[in-house]
Amino acid sequence: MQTLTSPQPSATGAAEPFLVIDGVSKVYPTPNGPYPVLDNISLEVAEGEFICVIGHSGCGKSTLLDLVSGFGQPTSGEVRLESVPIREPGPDRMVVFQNYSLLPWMSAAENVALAVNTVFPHLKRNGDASRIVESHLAMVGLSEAADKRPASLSGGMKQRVSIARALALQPKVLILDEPFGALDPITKEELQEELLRIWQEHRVTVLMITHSIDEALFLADRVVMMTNGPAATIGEILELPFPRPRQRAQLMEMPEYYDYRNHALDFLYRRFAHDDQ
Ligand SMILES: Nc1ncnc2c1ncn2[C@@H]1O[C@H](COP(=O)(O)OP(=O)(O)OP(=O)(O)O)[C@@H](O)[C@H]1O
Repeated sequence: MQTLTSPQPSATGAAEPFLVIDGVSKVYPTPNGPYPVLDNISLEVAEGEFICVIGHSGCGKSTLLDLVSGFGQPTSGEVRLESVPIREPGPDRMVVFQNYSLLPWMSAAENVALAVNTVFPHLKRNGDASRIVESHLAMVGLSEAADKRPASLSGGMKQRVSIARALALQPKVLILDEPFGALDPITKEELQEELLRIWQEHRVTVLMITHSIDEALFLADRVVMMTNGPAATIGEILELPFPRPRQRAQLMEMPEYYDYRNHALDFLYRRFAHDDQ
């Protein structure tokens, strides 16, 4: 895939891709001894790419993306963004969780403003922060609901606020941990379409966990399919050839769509079926 900026030279002088997950393993200490979750995972992601990560519950998807967000550190290996090793969380890698994580006593606009003012304190003085908040709420279609608190917003609206808040910080990487998992099917499809539109406009690099093969096939450039844990790794990567911009109805009419869908189903439910399936 074409990168949007020139790759930075790595320590060895070779061109380094935008985001590099370089041989990472993760072992959690537990009362029963060390628990190896991830085993020697490597992945290179181009700037502006949309990656979906799929795998059975508990295989280590969140653990893997925690290593990119910086919430977790690998036991061995390294994750690098633009050649810089990730050692801690930062506003260049924003995470949107399934549970929205909004402060309930603040309005939608205040939730976004808090993040903007914390990360860009200098913007508050000249009024630019308010403009950023307004434009990002407008981007997700929530201008009218800016003054509402989370309790008066639907699940889909709350997730829109979370996405607006994340993108208002102009991250290089947007990390989505099953963002639409709690939404009804119609709202889910609406938000998938909005996410694609926003991604296409912002060209932010997206790493998204999903349990839905159809969601992954609709959104992603590549689908990373993980094996079961313990010591999970990347079993296979599907490179999707579907043209963009994508229309769901058109996609559903493509015979290749079902080839990829069946391939992913076979991976998850036959080759790497859970013991209880
Ligand atoms: N801090 C921790 N200490 C010990 N074990 C952990 C810790 N965090 C996660 N685990 C274990 O690591 C494994 C992977 O967890 P993780 O949340 O990364 O999986 P997942 O694929 O994202 O799961 P799901 O799809 O259910 O969200 C699980 O067995 C989990 O119980």
